[in-house]
Amino acid sequence: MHLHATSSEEGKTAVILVAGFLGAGKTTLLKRVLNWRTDAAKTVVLVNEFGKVGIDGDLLRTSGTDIVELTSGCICCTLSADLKQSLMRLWEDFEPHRIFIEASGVADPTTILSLMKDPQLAAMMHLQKVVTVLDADFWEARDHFGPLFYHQLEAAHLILLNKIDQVDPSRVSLYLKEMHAALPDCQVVPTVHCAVDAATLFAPVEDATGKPLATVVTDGQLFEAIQPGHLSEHAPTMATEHFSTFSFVSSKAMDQDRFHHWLQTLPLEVFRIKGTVRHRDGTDFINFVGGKWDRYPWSGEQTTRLALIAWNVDVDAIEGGLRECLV
Ligand SMILES: Nc1nc2c(ncn2[C@@H]2O[C@H](COP(=O)(O)OP(=O)(O)OP(=O)(O)O)[C@@H](O)[C@H]2O)c(=O)[nH]1
Repeated sequence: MHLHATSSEEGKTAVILVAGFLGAGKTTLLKRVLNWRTDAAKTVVLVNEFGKVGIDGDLLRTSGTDIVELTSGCICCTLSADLKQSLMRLWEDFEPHRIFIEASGVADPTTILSLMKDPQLAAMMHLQKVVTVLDADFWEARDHFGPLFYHQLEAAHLILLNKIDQVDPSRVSLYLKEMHAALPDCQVVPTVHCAVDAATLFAPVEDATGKPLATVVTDGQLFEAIQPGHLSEHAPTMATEHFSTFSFVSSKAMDQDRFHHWLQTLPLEVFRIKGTVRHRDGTDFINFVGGKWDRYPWSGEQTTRLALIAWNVDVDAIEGGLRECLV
């Protein structure tokens, strides 16, 4: 399939798929883009969260852009029919010029790209670009990541090598060289907080021959320790066997010190936590990715509402630990 614009694509809604592993910075990118006033008009964002508690929608909604959320599953598998219906519905409701799809961090873009070839969808919209956000810290560990991780990179036309502020500068140029060698058709832009410019983000895919949407499937081993191939076998396997996504909701306040201690002593398998934490003096939004976290004051609903993603953990114990932080 060729991606450079053809006359048959003129007048159709342009779709940009934003992919990337858990916590890489997809929402950060979208928040940035939706602040570009010129682009906000006639733009709709479709956000997919693997867990039941939709968090990203709340973060993006402040931009004034129309946001559609798909939660409790992954659009690359259990929710792929929903994705098609949602895309068709939002095309009819909003007549957007552009749709951003924020895939869940565990979504395989190759299946979403196949869906985009559906004749009904293809009559309304065309895939303009796949943008994958990559946490620079993860490049070096790439061989421990599985097919999903590679698919997210290989499907990309543009990769934002993000969070370079957390990596030794001397490593960044090495990573860029390695990435250019491994992914020669792909544009790679190093970023902090996904600070890419509009010209780069929206630049046409220039390869005159067109880049295949999905290329070679490599044999990376991310998650093999967790369950071989499970991510390509879709969410039910993950959810029911080793991969857990769960939420914690409470209107009671948390003790800040206890919660801080709880975060610091979490097992490594608790990879991603995001949402709001109510404490005695207010509420914070917390973003935890692979042992690192940040927080900022939250002026929205004053409650604790967390989405968590973990592997091989005793969910009851994790939830019990959170309950002990309540006052
Ligand atoms: N230090 C640093 N933090 C960043 C950067 N980009 C994003 N973050 C932080 O990384 C965390 C996760 O960012 P998100 O944008 O929520 O990541 P995501 O890919 O949308 O996450 P999921 O949808 O849960 O997979 C947030 O705390 C961001 O502020 C960066 O360049 N440097």
